[in-house]
Amino acid sequence: MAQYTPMIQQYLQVKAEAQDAFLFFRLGDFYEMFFDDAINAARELEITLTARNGGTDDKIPMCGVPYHSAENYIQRLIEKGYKVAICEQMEDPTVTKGMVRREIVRVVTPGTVMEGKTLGDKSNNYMVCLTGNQNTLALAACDLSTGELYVTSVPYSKEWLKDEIGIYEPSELVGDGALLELVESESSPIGRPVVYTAWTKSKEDLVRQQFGESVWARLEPERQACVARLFSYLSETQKRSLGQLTQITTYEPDHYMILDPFTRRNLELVETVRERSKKGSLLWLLDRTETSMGARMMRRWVDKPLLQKGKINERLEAVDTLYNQFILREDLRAELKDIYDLERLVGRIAFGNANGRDLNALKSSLDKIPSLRHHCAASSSATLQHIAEMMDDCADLRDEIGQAIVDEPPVSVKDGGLIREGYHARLDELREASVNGKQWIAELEAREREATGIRSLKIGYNKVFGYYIEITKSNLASLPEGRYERKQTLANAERYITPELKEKETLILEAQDKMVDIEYSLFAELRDRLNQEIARLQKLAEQVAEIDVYQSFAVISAERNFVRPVLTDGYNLVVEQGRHPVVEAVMRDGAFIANHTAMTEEEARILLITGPNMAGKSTYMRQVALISILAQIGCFVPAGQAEVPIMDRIFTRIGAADDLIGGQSTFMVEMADIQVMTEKATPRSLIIIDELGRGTSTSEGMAIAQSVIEYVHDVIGCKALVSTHFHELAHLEESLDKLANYSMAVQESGDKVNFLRKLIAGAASSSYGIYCARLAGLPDSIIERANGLLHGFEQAASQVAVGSEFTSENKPPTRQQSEDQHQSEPQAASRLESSVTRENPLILERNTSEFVAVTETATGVEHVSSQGKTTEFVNGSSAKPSTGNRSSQGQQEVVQLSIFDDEKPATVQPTKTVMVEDKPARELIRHMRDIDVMNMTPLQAMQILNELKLKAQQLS
Ligand SMILES: Nc1ncnc2c1ncn2[C@@H]1O[C@H](COP(=O)(O)OP(=O)(O)OP(=O)(O)O)[C@@H](O)[C@H]1O
Repeated sequence: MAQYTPMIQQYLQVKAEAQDAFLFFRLGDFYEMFFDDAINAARELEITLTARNGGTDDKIPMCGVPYHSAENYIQRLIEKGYKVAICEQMEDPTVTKGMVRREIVRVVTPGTVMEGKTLGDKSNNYMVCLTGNQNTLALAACDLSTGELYVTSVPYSKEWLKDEIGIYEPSELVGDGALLELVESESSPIGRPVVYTAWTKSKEDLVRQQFGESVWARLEPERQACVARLFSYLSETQKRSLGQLTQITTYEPDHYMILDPFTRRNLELVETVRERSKKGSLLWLLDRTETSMGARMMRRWVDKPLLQKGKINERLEAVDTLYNQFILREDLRAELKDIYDLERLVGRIAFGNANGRDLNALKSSLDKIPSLRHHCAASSSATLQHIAEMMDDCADLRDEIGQAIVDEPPVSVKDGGLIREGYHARLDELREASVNGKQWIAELEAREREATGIRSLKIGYNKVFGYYIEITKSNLASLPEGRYERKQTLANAERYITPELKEKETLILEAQDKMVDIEYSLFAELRDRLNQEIARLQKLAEQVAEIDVYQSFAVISAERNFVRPVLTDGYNLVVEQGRHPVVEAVMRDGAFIANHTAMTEEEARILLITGPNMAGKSTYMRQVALISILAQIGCFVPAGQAEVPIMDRIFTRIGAADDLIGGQSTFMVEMADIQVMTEKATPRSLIIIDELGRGTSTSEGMAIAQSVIEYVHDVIGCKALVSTHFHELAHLEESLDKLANYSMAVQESGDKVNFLRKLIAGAASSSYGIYCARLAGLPDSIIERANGLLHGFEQAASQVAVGSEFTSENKPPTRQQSEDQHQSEPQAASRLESSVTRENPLILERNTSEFVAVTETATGVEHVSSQGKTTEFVNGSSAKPSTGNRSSQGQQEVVQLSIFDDEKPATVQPTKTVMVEDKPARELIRHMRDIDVMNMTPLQAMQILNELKLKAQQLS
């Protein structure tokens, strides 16, 4: 090192303290970078790389940025996932002999930025600290910009770690190297860069000092260790007090619904799967908050749905009141609209970079609090009243700011002009002196013009010469010799001074200097004083945020016709007219088809949904999950009526292309997720599996799908929605008594398929894959060939079936069939009988070429014709069964076949409607007329209708 110049030596010493950061080394008006830092920064920031002599033979690479625009460069490096250490001159170079002392004053890291656009207005910027061992894990998450600090711990679980990190989406992780490696290896390469720093040092004392001994003592040892580790990192990088961290919020993970990162992504809770944008997510739909802290709180709520019914109901109660009281809602919104980001303002106060404008923003926000509180207190909501009672409106702080700071202060706090008149006696005196001085100068100007007769004589000021009298060259002749002392000659004017003028100047400038000093110290005093009250302001910010979230829930609920869900202690989930909130919102009004859901202990808690691609299966399954989540975050739900149990966890396994980006095979990922699911799901969980087993060969896929479904049914016993392309799995309904087949109705007309988006009971019998391929625009030759192949496969399958050891349809045996083949038929029949009611009708068949989808409601039969029409038949339970009831609709003949069986112990109302357009189909009607429906069991009816289907195929 000896060979380097003293400056480079100093640089290298400082750089040794910040190996993992770009070192911005202050030299005069620039921050310079040297060596590799310079090369890398020049590349990342696209600035010119130069070189300088550093005492050695080789020149040293160097680049630099002006100090006044450094902020922007620092921000760019942070956004790219780097750290920046800022090294300042600690002494005044004009009065220092030799090298000025330089020190790192702060290391800016992605998790500790305090300003700039890296901090999204409405989102948090967390840094997370992980500590632990094979038995326990602890996690502390901190947002320095808002002053939030959370800590929790759990028995060691890799899955939990992934889930929890997924919620905070930290920009920076510190802590145990091994844990960080684990997180890094599992994290998706997409998204913003994350900085990992293995950190072993710990600062227990600091935490105890900051939060007090009693808070410290209440923390479990593993949480203490985690917070102490985080604080050590923060204090070493920030090198200042962290006054904005006023409380440690501890939480138990099992107090919230668990949503793994995959599920959160699939359900598009906070961002969409494809664009990873907030727009199009559930949060985007719900977020009608007026304040940034409200928006952040809403995100936290969406991330962590509650499990305690009481707490959820408290939230729902507030939303209910605001839902029903438009004026109150609007009043609150009007107040909230003018409240600034209190959390970030407070963060800036603590950090020491708040200016006069920030304090005024704080004051004008505080101005809104009394009436916000009043509206809440006067509302009929107990939850809002409670918030009002607990609210400290911080009027004293508001008044202090109001008395001190002028209405429109400048950005800088060091140039004066920000303290109000009457706030400080000495400042007022100085101001008066300065004003008087200036007035004296104005009078002098008038007097001298008069005395000299030079009308253009003026008194000016500049920083170098101070005040001067200026006379243009053309008037010099009129100036009496020796009247003033010459100071400066310009091209067309002379500048003069007088002893009197200089005397006044000294007075004025002294007063101004003093004023600026006094103003700054008064400002700093006020900022420090506010700093002492940060905890109060943070509490208030939280209350404001909460009110904001309630009004936002109420606004969206009212606008989109949501209803208040009823939370039950039981397990049944019953939703009438449920909708997918986001899909519905982006469609034109009324285009979304609502669907019922009944997942009950008495009937079926597993719905096996078949139906072609594009039919709406995924949308339906997601909608059920979203309704549960909405209910548990305390929002109304998109339904006509909803009774929901508390879910402890939602698993989704939805075949997604983006796993491929992660480098893992979809099938392996699916199996790994299913493994986690089998381990963690409880009867209180909801499992959603889309296209189970599709990543492997058909027979293996089907085998795995069946055994997984059986496991969920028999061992886990939770609610599940499973969609599959394997229609063959429909037979499971016969062996699993809590499983029911459903399908998404489609309507075929000619060679077209119309998606009705209606969930109907019973399995679909075709997946229309080739049809979808055609919709997607595949060449005709491929489509024709596929049709030909399909035909061949089907024929081959039916031949193999003859004489096979399986059933006549060559499907794998059900579990019960394997155990006891004889039992399956009667069981299936009784299951069918008990599950079909008037409210929950059975659609027997849906697959002839002119087929029409039918659902039955309490008031009659809804059927959808090939023309897309819906007709209602009032169809009371005593109505006579009708067979081949013909009517005429234009050129079409409509034949409706209804099979009723009111006399039987279980009411069964299968219904079949057939649209008849051509001659062969008329043959079918003739056939149908021969059926004696009066004496049929449901199973017989099903068989008959299957025969009808065959007949129809033969005829067409
Ligand atoms: N209930 C509904 N009402 C109106 N439109 C719907 C409804 N459900 C789904 N859709 C529309 O249908 C499209 C396809 O839905 P979805 O992706 O759920 O089908 P899918 O059966 O899961 O298909 P795939 O098997 O190909 O994933 C959606 O993009 C949506 O626009």
